[in-house]
Amino acid sequence: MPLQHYLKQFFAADKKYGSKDRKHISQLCYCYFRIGHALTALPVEERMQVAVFLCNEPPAWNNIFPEDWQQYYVPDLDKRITFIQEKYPAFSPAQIFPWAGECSAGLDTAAFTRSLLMQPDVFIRIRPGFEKRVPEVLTQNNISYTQPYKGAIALLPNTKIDSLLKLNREVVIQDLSSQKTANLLLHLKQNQSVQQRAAQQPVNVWDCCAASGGKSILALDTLGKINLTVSDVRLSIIQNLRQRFQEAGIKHFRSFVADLTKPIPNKSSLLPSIIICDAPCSGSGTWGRAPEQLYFFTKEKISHYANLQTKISDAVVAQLVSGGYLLYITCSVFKQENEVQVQRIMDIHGLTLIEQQLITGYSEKADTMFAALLVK
Ligand SMILES: C[S@@+](CC[C@H](N)C(=O)[O-])C[C@H]1O[C@@H](n2cnc3c(N)ncnc32)[C@H](O)[C@@H]1O
Repeated sequence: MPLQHYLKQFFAADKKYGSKDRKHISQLCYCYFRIGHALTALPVEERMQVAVFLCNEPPAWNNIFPEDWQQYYVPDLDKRITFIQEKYPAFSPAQIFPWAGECSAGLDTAAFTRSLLMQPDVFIRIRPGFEKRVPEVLTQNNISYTQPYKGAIALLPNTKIDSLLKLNREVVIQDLSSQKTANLLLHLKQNQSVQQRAAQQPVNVWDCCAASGGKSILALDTLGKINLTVSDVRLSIIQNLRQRFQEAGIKHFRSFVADLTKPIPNKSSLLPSIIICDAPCSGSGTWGRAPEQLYFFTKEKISHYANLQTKISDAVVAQLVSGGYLLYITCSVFKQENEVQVQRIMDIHGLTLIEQQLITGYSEKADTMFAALLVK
């Protein structure tokens, strides 16, 4: 169960905690998990003290530290790390995330590990037509924000915007790295043959692991007129997607439920020219948001996800029309889930790689993702 939901249930079951208690207890738990696999043998309170020291800049938790710690409770994270290393010779930052050898090419594991100690920003994507209105509304309401890229807005965690802007219609909450996968979709927009086909009739796009439709809405906003089909493994997921699409003003799409590790129903009518496969994965690129997953993760799980991804990609690539495109995406930092899958798709199914990228969000307080565009 995600920690966020667990804490909600915990506080609902015992009403004695006021809002400050809830905030502080939540922060302590998140810090505890953020230091991942480091110092796991320490008693809980002591480990939590180390975690709070590393994960927060002063003066947030000044009062809980003994005097000798307070002198070293400084904004510079390197200095705080050195202090903890001196206190606990068994500690090294590499223990926080102990799978550096499993990572995709291009990942700076030291920078990625440091990013796990901090809560990422919240990002929104401005939908077409609202580029002027959204920054105006935020400014008028004194919301602090930055605009790292055209159409992308970074907000501090816990900023409330749902009463100011129409979620899904005017903006979507979408991580910055997720937004950047649109760059590969843009490649398709510029591609002559896709454009020509679109001029005659919209291209068939199948978002085969759609969840609540984040990538589908991105595809519609990026590519314009498309013939969209969405699917996911459970009906409840598709129902949530329908609700979100209604809010987003998206009326024309087809949807079905499919477990892609099993034979696909009604496949003859699909004929996709573009498949978006945002595959189920370890989620390791998003552990800054859900550090409890880092804490409970074991290396064996990488193979579990890689096997699932292999089955899903085998099933969907078989449906892709000749000359069609596969956009393969994960929010994982592990090569087995990323470039190894892409290489396999090329070797087994004969697709050609156009471009693959590790989108390293850790330098921008965002998630890390992997995206590859292949042609059949
Ligand atoms: C990373 S999420 C997709 C996120 C989504 N594209 C978005 O942008 O919000 C992966 C999705 O794959 C779905 N999934 C997991 N196992 C599956 C399977 N065997 N067949 C089809 N979909 C599956 C999950 O339910 C989940 O919604």
